[in-house]
Amino acid sequence: MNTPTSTRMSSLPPAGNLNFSSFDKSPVDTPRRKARSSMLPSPSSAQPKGTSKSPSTPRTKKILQTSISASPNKLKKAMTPQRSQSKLKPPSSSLTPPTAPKTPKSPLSIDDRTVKVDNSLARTNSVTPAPKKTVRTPSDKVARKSTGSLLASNSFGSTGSKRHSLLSLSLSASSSREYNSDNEEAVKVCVRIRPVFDMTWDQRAYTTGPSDENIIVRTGLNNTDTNVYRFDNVYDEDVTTQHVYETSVQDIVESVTRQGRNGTVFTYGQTSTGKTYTMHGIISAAAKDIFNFLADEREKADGSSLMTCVKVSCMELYNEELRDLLEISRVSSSGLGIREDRRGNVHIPNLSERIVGSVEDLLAVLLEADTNRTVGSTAMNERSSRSHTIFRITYEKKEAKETRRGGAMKEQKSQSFDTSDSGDGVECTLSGHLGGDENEKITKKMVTTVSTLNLVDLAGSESVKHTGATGDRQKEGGRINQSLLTLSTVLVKLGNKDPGHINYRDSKLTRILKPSLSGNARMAAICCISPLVQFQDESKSTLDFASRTMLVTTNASKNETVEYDDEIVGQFEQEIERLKSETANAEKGQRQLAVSLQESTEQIVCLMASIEIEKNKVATLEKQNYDFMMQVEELTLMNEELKATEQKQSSSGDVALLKSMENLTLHNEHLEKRIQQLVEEKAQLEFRLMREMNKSEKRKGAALEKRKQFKSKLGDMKARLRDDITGAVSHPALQASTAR
Ligand SMILES: Nc1ncnc2c1ncn2[C@@H]1O[C@H](COP(=O)(O)OP(=O)(O)OP(=O)(O)O)[C@@H](O)[C@H]1O
Repeated sequence: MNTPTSTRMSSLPPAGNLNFSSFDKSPVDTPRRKARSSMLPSPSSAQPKGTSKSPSTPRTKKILQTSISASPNKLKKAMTPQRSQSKLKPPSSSLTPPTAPKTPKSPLSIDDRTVKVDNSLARTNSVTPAPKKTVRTPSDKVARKSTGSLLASNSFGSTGSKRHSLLSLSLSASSSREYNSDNEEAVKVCVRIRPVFDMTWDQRAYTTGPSDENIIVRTGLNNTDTNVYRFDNVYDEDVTTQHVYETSVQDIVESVTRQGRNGTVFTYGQTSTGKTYTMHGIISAAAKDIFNFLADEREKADGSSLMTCVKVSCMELYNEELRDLLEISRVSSSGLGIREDRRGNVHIPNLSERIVGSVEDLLAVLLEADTNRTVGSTAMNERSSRSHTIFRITYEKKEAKETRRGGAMKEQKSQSFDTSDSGDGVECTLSGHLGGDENEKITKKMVTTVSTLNLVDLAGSESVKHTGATGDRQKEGGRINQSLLTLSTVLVKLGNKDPGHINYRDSKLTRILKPSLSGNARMAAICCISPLVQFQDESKSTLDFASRTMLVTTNASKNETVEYDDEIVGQFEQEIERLKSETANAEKGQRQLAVSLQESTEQIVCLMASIEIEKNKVATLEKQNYDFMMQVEELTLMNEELKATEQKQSSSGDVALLKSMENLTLHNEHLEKRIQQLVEEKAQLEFRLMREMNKSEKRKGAALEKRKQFKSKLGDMKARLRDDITGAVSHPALQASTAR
């Protein structure tokens, strides 16, 4: 067995000194809230009683741009309220609403804060409050199922309109899954932004609005770009847990108690973003609702035919080891086992269950479990949960019913039923008279409903960069991240149209949550983020997880079993029930057809109206065209008139001037002609010159040739002459004469 290295509630004050004030309906008095309080209506005046909207969900945002250098200790200070270290406060003695928690200490004095706030208010952006959320129609559902995709735009203004978002969403809705049955619905996903208590940490990357479903993420250089994510609900820093409960969880709790369907709510997010804080508030609010409902049911049943029982269990998954937080001493070396039956139900053998009879009982069990939970200190959170915790509330109801036949059917309270497995908190009383005539057939049956509400506080995803974790704590962080990754992978698959095989066995977390994830539970995911810029990456990862979860649908059925006194009658009853439900389905189909007929009629009417509008537009255009043509005609006439006037004017102009101009033009033409002639003459002359030059060149060449020939002849003659002289000189006769 892994020995937890973490401390167990070491920082908690003794249980007796604790109270549940942290689950207060009143908003937490954060410095930001204080800063705004001067310009906001007081919670009581702002919110009419009975509405579900938070009394204080101001849409006014303050954006300060401060340069911050992060250090783990500073981060911890920023994220931790300066008050009691306890996450969990014990139940108050009565059921009166808890009181507001104390304002966390701020390092600034009130005056300092006021000055800071005044500065920031100068830059406050006011955003128009969102229209109140309306009931979601099936088409809305389909559209919203596509919102896993990110909407990007460049400015706050352009993303500000809900209409714009809806349009973009419906355009990308093609990947969404259709709802196949009545109970099929998407997992409800909301995002809660935790408050920051240190005013020096005020560089925020997120704003909400303008509608309750939008969260605007600023990114890019100087945070100029904005991405809009859209969820079922987005809760700003000053929204109370009670409001989160009422708007995102309450209806799931109601279907656990009223309809016998299972419910699962989980908190997800980076470490220290308020998951445990939120989950404790939700458990407290759910407990109140469950016991209020019980009280009403008992009153209605008049103490006669109803047996109810509320049981709780709590387990934690630490380092892939499952532990019973209500029987911590009984844990075996390998932790609790997980068994799955043939119908896919998951059982945890030996997990202890406590029957609780009141809100106080339930909260005392929660406190006990929280005391036993594995926590450890990190740079981000002094009491960081190192495990995933599943707090399970099981609601059991046995109701004896009678069906009378002999005319109209009606149900009455029973005379008796088995009380053998009743325990604390179970009520069982005999009803009075069973009236009716002798022909009446009475069928007695026992309807048992067992539904569970799983409240899952997941351990926080963490980055070592921020937590500064080392050694065992770092290993714990690694395992936490690993199991969260498996959960995310399963959710991605579940969100696919054709999910194929899903391996829930990859982690114990997904094995335990399998019945809920695979469909038999209404589900809500509360994803917690920090608004601070330095946790932008972690928050983005949480928002991406939330977007993926939006695509998952579940189909929670009623967990009801019916036992009849008489087996044969029971079989008939079941057959009647089956036929009734078939008839109801057929009727429903008819109703849906009628609705779609009505819708298409309305669409035709709309189309005809738009055709009429288009016709009017065409008529207007035709009229404009006619007017235009008339104007053109008028202008043409005016133009012709103008030309005629000009002609008249030119005919009565200066004749002499025209004459001289004419002369000048003639003279000019004459000159041009002369220039032309001269150019031509020049060209002829040049040509002749060239010809003459060629001729003289030729003559020169011939003369030179002749001269050469003469020279050569002369040379020959000279040579011959010399030979002749030489011959004559050497002639014997001359020689003889000379000698003489
Ligand atoms: N909305 C809130 N209002 C007031 N205080 C809050 C709020 N959210 C969180 N806190 C405080 O911030 C601290 C951290 O919150 P919490 O322990 O719930 O975070 P966590 O997400 O469960 O963290 P981890 O994953 O580490 O367990 C607690 O002291 C808690 O009281």
